[in-house]
Amino acid sequence: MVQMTVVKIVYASMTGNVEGISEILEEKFKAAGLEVERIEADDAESDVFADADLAVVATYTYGVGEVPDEFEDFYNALSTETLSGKVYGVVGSGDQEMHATTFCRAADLFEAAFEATGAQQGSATVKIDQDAEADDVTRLQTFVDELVKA
Ligand SMILES: Cc1cc2nc3c(=O)[nH]c(=O)nc-3n(C[C@H](O)[C@H](O)[C@H](O)COP(=O)(O)O)c2cc1C
Repeated sequence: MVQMTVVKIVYASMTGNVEGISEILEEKFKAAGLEVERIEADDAESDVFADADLAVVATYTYGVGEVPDEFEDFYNALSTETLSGKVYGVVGSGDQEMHATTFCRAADLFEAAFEATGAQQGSATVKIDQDAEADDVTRLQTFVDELVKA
């Protein structure tokens, strides 16, 4: 049997925007022929990406440019994991108008944590204002295509 590429998407969503984004990602990865597992931050062990080929985090930003509470333990542990040989990508949702100076900062923090793991960035971090609109869906498609090719 041919081994399928496995992507794991770990996400946190308080009001549904990131949940919707994570569903779009799942659909697009499946359409590309990958096996997809979507896991809420609360349920994700720190070594969740150990048996994945592609590691994706989707997060909103809380407080003043902070990682959501439910992602805090996972975020703190992530940079101590060894993920060399794997490909990662990050998608953030934030509020560009209300939080211009800290827009999607949690996504930047996750990108830095992934860099510390030795994983390779497969596509630039995608930052979305609130929920995904048509142009964002196009950007998410590019994100998925690049990760799959990386
Ligand atoms: C208390 C609070 C603080 C926030 N702080 C930020 C922030 O610093 N930067 C940002 O880009 N968005 C910030 N946001 C906006 C959320 O990240 C944004 O609405 C996001 O789309 C929520 O995603 P969700 O619907 O998946 O929970 C904040 C929202 C709340 C309620």
